[in-house]
Amino acid sequence: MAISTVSASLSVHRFPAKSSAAMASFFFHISKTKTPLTPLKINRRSFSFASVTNPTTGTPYITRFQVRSVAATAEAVAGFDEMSAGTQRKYYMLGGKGGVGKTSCAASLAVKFANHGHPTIVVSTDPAHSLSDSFAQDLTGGMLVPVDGLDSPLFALELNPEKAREEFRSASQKNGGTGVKDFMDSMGLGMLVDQLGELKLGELLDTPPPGLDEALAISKVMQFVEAPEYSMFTRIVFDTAPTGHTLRLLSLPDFLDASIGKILKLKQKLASATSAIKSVFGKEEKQEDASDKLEKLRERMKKVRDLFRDTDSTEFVIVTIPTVMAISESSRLHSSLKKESVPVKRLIVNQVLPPSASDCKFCAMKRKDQNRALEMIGDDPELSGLRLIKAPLVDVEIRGVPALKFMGDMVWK
Ligand SMILES: Nc1ncnc2c1ncn2[C@@H]1O[C@H](COP(=O)(O)OP(=O)(O)OP(=O)(O)O)[C@@H](O)[C@H]1O
Repeated sequence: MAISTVSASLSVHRFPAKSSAAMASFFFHISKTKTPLTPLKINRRSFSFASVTNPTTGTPYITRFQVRSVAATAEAVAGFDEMSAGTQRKYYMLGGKGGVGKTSCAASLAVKFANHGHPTIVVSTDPAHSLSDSFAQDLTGGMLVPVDGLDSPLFALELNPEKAREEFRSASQKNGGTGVKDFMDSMGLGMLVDQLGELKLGELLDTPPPGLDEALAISKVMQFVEAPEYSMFTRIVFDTAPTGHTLRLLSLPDFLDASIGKILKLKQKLASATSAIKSVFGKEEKQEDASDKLEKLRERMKKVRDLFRDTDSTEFVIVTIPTVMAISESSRLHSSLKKESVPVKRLIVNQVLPPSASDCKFCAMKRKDQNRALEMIGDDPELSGLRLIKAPLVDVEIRGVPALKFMGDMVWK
């Protein structure tokens, strides 16, 4: 897709106050500008936001996106209206145990944002991707794909974590991995080799720590959404990897930051050691390029860490199911997220049995179990303070935009 002549402008329309809440509507216009923007490749199809048609169905997108903003009291802050209010960009990360419904919740939230006028991107950084299945559309190309069947722009992306890891490997190996080690060995700089040992870099490269893939994937997303061409996207929803990965991801940026910092320091020492060394660095330009790459990687990691902790723009939503095991894990997850200063406000308990007048024996047992797990939430110091969202177990597979819209209307109120 090429976005070559488009920019976004914003105008605000105030509505009379309704009861206690002041209502405002923001109309988001996509208008032509004389300033050309870099063409973007989005799923190899040509797309202009000025013409605003869905490239797959040929149906026009609405060109005025309405975003409802509610000036709410503190207790009302946690509903969907609050999530949808304003045109400042917000990031939502949905995480929890494997198979609890993270992808369905993330995809349904993205659909709801888009239907409320937010140009939205939904990204999967879960190595076990199911976003394509959820949207019933192939999203595996590593590029943004317009989601079919919506009147507002919603783009989806499944990132290939393997690819991101390979990029890291090649950048690191050039900069501080075997390349530097061999070089230092050959120069007899034993004391620096000792220092290298401390970095455990070989270990890092051979068996990348869990969370690295996802941190790299998220940093990749950050890289492109920060480009001016993407400034129109006001909501970015992440379908994250299961709990363990997320937690490791949070401590990873600090670890990488320290390791990469040490590598770069070592390189500086080496570069200035002797003129002989400098002459060996004959390919100085190439070395510097590689150092730049590693330095950029470090900056990207810092951005991921900062993004996760930014209370103004980011919220981590915990998704769970009503079983004792899942609730216990969610409690531990929230405790860890708190320690890492990651903002959490909501807990989705998915797949709750809907009310029924005539339970079979199996359903009655199941309901009893679920009620016990749900009661745990109220007594849990980690979870009781969160806004509890119960999402019913439905009898159809949640697949495709109409099903996701249906789910979104049940979950995100
Ligand atoms: N409320 C629900 N009612 C019925 N089925 C549901 C519900 N929520 C999710 N599902 C189904 O459960 C399955 C797993 O959901 P989903 O892929 O969203 O979970 P996940 O947590 O992202 O899994 P993974 O960790 O494997 O990526 C899917 O088949 C989905 O359609």
